[in-house]
Amino acid sequence: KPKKTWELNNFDIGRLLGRGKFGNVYLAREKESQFVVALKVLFKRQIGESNVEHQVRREIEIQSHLRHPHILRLYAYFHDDVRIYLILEYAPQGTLFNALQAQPMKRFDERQSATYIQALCSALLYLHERDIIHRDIKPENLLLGHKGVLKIADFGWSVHEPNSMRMTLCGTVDYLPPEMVQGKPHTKNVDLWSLGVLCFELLVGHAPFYSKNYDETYKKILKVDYKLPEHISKAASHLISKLLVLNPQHRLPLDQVMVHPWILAHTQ
Ligand SMILES: Cc1cc(Nc2nc(/C=C/c3ccccc3)nc3cc(N4CCN(C)CC4)ccc23)n[nH]1
Repeated sequence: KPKKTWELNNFDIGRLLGRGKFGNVYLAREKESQFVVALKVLFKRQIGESNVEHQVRREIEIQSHLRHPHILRLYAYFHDDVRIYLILEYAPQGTLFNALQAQPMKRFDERQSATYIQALCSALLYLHERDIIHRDIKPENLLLGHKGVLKIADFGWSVHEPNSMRMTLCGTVDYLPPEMVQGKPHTKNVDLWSLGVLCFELLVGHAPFYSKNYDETYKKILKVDYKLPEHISKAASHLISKLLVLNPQHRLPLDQVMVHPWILAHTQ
């Protein structure tokens, strides 16, 4: 059957959820069905000025065909003269970035961290099977759905959390792998590095190469210079050490991350 075309007045618009680089994300409800969604509004002018039309088109094309429990759904999109509207799955528990900040010790325990890493790993396997890489996995781009289920929510353009202190002009550099810091072409193994950075940050509460400025951070990334606090288990530090590896080819492949003793020990 022909795809229904949508328009803005099919929706009641709710509160602002967050501010994006190319526009904002609002809570919204489809009037007939009362179905709650997130409506991402992108301004054509800004997209044109930043010369990313092709990227936006490609990301929408990819995202609309993905079906995975840990990847946020893009249900449909429409546009008017001025804006492009993305009708996205609504994740009711907010960003992993905010959930991390809300933790008493600003970090998660090993069970919760392993649960998030396992979910992310299965989403990345699904994406890599489809030759989709560099999903820019960092806490700001991960959402928590119903029952706190993790969802990769980014479409490749950076978003400015209302309160994330570590924004640079293109997003935090904490998650960049050495090959990208050196401007080399990146393969899907960049996601293995970012998975290691995220695993560290969930368990410790800050990124492994975090420094007062980019140059310091770049230096630490290129030297893989990080220290694990005492409270981290041996199994967790083993997994992190197998992902934060300079040579992209030597990073632990996703199917082996899935069955790593730390993951198996902390997920049912
Ligand atoms: C696309 C999408 C978002 C989304 N849900 C939410 N997004 C954002 C923040 C979103 C955002 C967007 C652009 C830039 C920065 C942040 N914040 C949210 C905050 C939420 N709450 C309710 C739960 N509280 C614990 C924390 C605040 C709930 C859903 C949120 N579902 N689908």
